[in-house]
Amino acid sequence: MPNSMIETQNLSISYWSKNKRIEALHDVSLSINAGEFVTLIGPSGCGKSTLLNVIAGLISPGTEVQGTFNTSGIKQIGYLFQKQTLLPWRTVLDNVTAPLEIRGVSRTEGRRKALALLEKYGLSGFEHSFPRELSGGMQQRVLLIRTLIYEPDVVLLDEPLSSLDAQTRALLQDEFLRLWRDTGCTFLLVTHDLDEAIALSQRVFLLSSRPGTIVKEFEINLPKDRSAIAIRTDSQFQTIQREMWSDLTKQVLQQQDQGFALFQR
Ligand SMILES: Nc1ncnc2c1ncn2[C@@H]1O[C@H](COP(=O)(O)OP(=O)(O)OP(=O)(O)O)[C@@H](O)[C@H]1O
Repeated sequence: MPNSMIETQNLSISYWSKNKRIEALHDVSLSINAGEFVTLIGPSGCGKSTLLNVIAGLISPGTEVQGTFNTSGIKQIGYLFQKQTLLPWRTVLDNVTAPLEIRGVSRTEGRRKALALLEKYGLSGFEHSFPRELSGGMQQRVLLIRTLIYEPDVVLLDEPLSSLDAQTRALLQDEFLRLWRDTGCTFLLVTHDLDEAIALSQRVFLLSSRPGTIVKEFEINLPKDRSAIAIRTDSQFQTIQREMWSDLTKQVLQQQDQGFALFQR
C-alpha cells in the first residue's frame, strides 16, 4: 500500500475580505502519496495557491476551514512561491546557504552542501556571482537549489517557471524531472501550462472555477525517465492534452458566464 503523505477530506476554505466571505475552495478531497509528482491546474483564482498554503501550514488568522486535512507524514517542506526572488545583496553561494544559516548549521557544512548542489545542477563557476549577473533561468535554478538544500521530503512549486521564456522553461522542466527522480521527494506543482502539467506529472487534478473543487483527475502513465521536451510528440501525451484543454475550457467559460451574470445584475 502506498503511504499517503497529504490528505484532504471535504476541505473548504473561505477568506473574509471587507466583510464579504470569499469561498476559495469547496469540498476538496484528495490524497497524495510519498514520492509522487502531482499537479494542480484550473482557472485563475480557483484556489490552487490556497491549497498549497494549507498544505504548507500557512493559513492566515480569520480564514475559515471546514473539513479536514492531514499532512502529518511530512517532515520538511520546501516551498517555491510565485514571484520569489533571490536576495540581491548576497552571492549565489550565500543565497543557497541562507536556509541552513537560519537552522544553525555551521558555515563550513553549509558551504560544502551548497557547493556540491551547485556543481550537480550546472552552476559551478557562478558561486560568487550576484543574482543580477545571472539569467532568469539560472536564478530560478538557484532558487530551486536553495529550496532543496535542507532536504525537504515535499516540494511545493507555485508557477515557478511562469516568468521564463519557452526555451528556458523547457530546459528547467527537464531539471524538475531529474530532481524528482534523484531526490525521491514528493512534488506538488501549480501551473497554468497544460503541457508542463502533462510532461512532468504522474497525476493532474483539474479544479473548477472558484470556489475550486476537483472536477477531474488525470492519470499520466508516461515513463518516469522521460524527457519533458521529447514526450510532447508521444501520442498518449497528445490525447491527454486534447482532453485536458477541452475540460479546462469548459471551466474557464463557466467562470466567464458567472462573471457576466454578475455584471448584468
Ligand atoms: N488572503 C486572502 N484574503 C482574501 N481573499 C483571498 C486571499 N487569498 C486568496 N484570496 C482569494 O481567494 C481566491 C483564490 O485565490 P488563489 O490565489 O488561491 O487562487 P489561484 O487559483 O492560485 O489563482 P491564480 O491562478 O490566479 O494564481 C481568489 O478569489 C483570491 O482573490
